[in-house]
Amino acid sequence: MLAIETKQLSKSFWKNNVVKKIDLQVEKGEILGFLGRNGAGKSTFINMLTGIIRPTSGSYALLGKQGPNDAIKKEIGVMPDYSSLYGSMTAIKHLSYLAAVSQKPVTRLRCMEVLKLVGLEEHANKKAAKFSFGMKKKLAIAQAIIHDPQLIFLDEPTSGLDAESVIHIHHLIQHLHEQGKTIFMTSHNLDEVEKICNRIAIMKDGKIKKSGTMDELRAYYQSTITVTVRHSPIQAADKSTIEKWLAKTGTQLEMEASQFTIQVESEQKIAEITRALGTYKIDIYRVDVDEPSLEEIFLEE
Ligand SMILES: Nc1ncnc2c1ncn2[C@@H]1O[C@H](COP(=O)(O)OP(=O)(O)OP(=O)(O)O)[C@@H](O)[C@H]1O
Repeated sequence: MLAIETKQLSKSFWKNNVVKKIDLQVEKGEILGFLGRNGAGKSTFINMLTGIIRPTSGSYALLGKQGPNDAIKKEIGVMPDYSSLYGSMTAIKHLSYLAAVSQKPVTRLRCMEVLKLVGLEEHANKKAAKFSFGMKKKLAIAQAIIHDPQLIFLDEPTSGLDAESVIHIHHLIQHLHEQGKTIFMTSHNLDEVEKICNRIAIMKDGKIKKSGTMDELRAYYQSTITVTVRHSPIQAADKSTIEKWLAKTGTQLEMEASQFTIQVESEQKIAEITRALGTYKIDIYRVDVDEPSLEEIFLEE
């Protein structure tokens, strides 16, 4: 089942076409990383899905229901802008208030459970005005998940957090994923997206330039994998045959006495190489793989 499906979804502000006929599908249970440079149109796209602004044209469905639709609101969690928190309200009050607005009232126990999930359990009764930036951010994440929604939109969930909090939030996202929730998250941290997202969509100038898994993106951008293999000595009689075979299997081959480096186009080739060395009774001590990062792929766009 699709958690999100947009068809030709578009938004213009006056004559400025900010989101241009986007067709995007997100499967239920996926963590989608939504990337794009500043001004690419990400927030505008998300704001249409979360019902904050109306599309100029096109359509979208969330969890199988056409939007905008009040009935799906309770199944959707949106991380509010941290600046929209009420200074005089405690953390726990924020959560019970927001859950009531989402038409899914929650118990105090549930509020405490969620505050624990985001690492704020010790600050449940503290007013938001006394919160640091990172604490506000965590409270905003708590607000997105308090009513146990199926589809969760997280806008830059970890930006500005300290390293320990980032790890904590990554675990939380993984935990939500294991519960079968769909997560649509934006981030400017490409390492983070590469690490925790199942699929990635790259937006540029109001269009989705490419979407897919990391492997699909690598294949699309025809990026190669650099492999370094450390091995036992090669028999002098086999050396030339092996070298010729490797040169056909990949590119940029550099051979030394006990290791070689080669560029290959897929993981399958790595398996072929290790199998082939085995037939010559060569032991493999170590295989180091250097794949292009999402950052390198992103910068190609
Ligand atoms: N309400 C609005 N009225 C007019 N123009 C707008 C409005 N909202 C967004 N825009 C314009 O749409 C473009 C895309 O903005 P948007 O905030 O969607 O980008 P973004 O990808 O989320 O950027 P960032 O990563 O900086 O948050 C920008 O040029 C912005 O000025």
